[in-house]
Amino acid sequence: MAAVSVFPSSRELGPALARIVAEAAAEAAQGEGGRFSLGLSGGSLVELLARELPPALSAAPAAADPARWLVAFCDERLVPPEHPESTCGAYRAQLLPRLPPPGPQVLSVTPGLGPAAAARDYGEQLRRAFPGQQVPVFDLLVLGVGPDGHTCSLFPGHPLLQVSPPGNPVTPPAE
Ligand SMILES: O=C(O)[C@H](O)[C@@H](O)[C@H](O)[C@H](O)COP(=O)(O)O
Repeated sequence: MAAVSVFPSSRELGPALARIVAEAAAEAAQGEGGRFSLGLSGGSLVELLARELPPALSAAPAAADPARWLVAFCDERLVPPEHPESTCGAYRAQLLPRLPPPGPQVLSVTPGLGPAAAARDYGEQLRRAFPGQQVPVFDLLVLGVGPDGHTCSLFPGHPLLQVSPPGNPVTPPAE
């Protein structure tokens, strides 16, 4: 059953969320391969994790070591990493330097490609990172939600929601 926790503000949410990430990392490290795959949203989450995750990791078991992490971004834009809208760039500037070296493996959009080539390239990176999985299954996704319910840059009612990868047509639910 899903558990829902509500916090009065990001001040209370931050440490609890960072603990959840550290615990999930330690647990995943016990599994096959010992890797922890983590998908992150941008927005206000970047600053929150940059503040709260390093201390939570200091208090966590050694298994939570970020050197065993694979980090990817759930709402990336097709912009260079130095662009203010780049989720990867924001994490590279704010969180990654605060993690113990060498830090996680990071999956990111290859700068300089057009949309179709960037999508193909990123799909290839995912296939290499998750061999044998048709749809990559991350150990943990930490997603922000906008006021209109959008997440992962998927906006309610937007035509892009009807687009699916080749071989996976969008079909209405059975019921
Ligand atoms: O492209 C997106 O879908 C957004 O970046 C999304 O991932 C973000 O998490 C929410 O918009 C909440 O943003 P805030 O945390 O800044 O409120």
